[in-house]
Amino acid sequence: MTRLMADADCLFELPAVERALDDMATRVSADLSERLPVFYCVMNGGLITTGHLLTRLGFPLKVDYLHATRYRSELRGGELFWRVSPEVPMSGRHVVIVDDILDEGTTLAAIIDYCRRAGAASVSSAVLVEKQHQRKAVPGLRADYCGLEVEDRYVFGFGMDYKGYWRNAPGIFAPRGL
Ligand SMILES: O=P(O)(O)OC[C@H]1O[C@H](OP(=O)(O)OP(=O)(O)O)[C@H](O)[C@@H]1O
Ligand SMILES: Nc1nc2[nH]cnc2c(=O)[nH]1
Repeated sequence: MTRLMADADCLFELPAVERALDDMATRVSADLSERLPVFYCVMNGGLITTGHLLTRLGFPLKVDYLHATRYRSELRGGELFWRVSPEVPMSGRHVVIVDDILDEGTTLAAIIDYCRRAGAASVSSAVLVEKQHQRKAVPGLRADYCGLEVEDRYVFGFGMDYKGYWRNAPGIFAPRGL
């Protein structure tokens, strides 16, 4: 794993990630600062993006988390498995789902569906990274607030893992050759 990191391609260094988060925060604030929104972090990957995004927001909000996973340390996604459902009620609230990456979008689409069924007044999504390809679960699916676009490679860092490791990597990386 040490070698993997040393050999990895850096797609975005930390300053670029910070700028993307600043920009996301500006857009989220413009839309939601008067709405007492509730932010739901999608664990595990969304942890770091949620922390960095929320500390840039200067208005009252609530935070909760949910845990839905379909990769589980694998490089290919499987069936979505809900490990933890959210606790803070969504009914009548302006909900923002925060995650690290929108790849095929199966995870985000299922979570948005869950929030709508739970009676959220509005549901929006914020992801640090969107992967560019034509395999979206729902054609044309995009996050409402996206920080960076990445090419169609398996990426890690800033919350995203490589086989369970390197969520702590300070930037966005791709293993060489993958
Ligand atoms: O757009 P998709 O193809 O559905 O993939 C995106 C999801 O995959 C990752 O989660 P993962 O299932 O790996 O769980 P984790 O957050 O615990 O790493 C990531 O954090 C997103 O939630
Ligand atoms: N770490 C990581 N998780 C993902 N989940 C969906 N796509 C990816 C990816 O490229 N990297």
